[in-house]
Amino acid sequence: MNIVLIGMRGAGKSKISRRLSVLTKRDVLSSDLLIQYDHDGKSIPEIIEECNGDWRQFRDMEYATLQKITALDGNIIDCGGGIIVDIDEDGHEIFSDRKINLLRANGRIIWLKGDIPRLAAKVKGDATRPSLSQTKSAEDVMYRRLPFYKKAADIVIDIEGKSKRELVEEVHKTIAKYL
Ligand SMILES: Nc1ncnc2c1ncn2[C@@H]1O[C@H](COP(=O)(O)OP(=O)(O)OP(=O)(O)O)[C@@H](O)[C@H]1O
Ligand SMILES: O=C(O)C1=C[C@@H](O)[C@@H](O)[C@H](O)C1
Ligand SMILES: [Mg+2]
Repeated sequence: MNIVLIGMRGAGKSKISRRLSVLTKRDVLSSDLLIQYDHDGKSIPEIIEECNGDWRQFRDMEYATLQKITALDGNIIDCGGGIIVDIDEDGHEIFSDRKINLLRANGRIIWLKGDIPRLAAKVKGDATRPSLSQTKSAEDVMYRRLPFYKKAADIVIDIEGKSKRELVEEVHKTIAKYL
């Protein structure tokens, strides 16, 4: 069984995964990092630039990466913020059945749920997180994604008002029965 962390940008998936790894003695597989590994260490913004800003290509890379990640068992999977989406013919984000089905097959999906205005403000202007839309604000993108996280999640953990230590303890307690 894998433990899968999903959530909006800046929710703390990568940070919490690393701390959980120490507590559970499990390894972390990060979809973002493995995509960078497959692209000779380029940053995510550089990879997006190479795709001429076409997020569909990035979503396909996530799918291909998850196929490899989910072939393994017993790990913590740190997902990119957009793992729950694919892009339709009109360029709109839609729920990604293919990626979530892969994650569900041998994993428990935990959604680190945060306050959208707070997270949008936090990630605004962070150059390591490329803009998702020319027309929509980060906040609008997050609101549109909200039902997708809800649909994907087996377990929801509210991150607001909790220190990193408290949050890690809560997630650790929650996943204990799957370890
Ligand atoms: N509970 C928390 N309280 C305070 N700061 C936090 C908490 N969780 C994470 N952070 C901080 O928020 C920042 C973003 O966290 P992190 O990079 O882990 O987000 P992420 O969910 O992996 O985002 P992305 O989807 O962009 O990969 C980090 O600087 C981290 O230290
Ligand atoms: O929210 C998103 O769509 C993204 C989040 C990051 O983790 C990266 O996967 C990338 O910047 C896309
Ligand atoms: Mg991350």
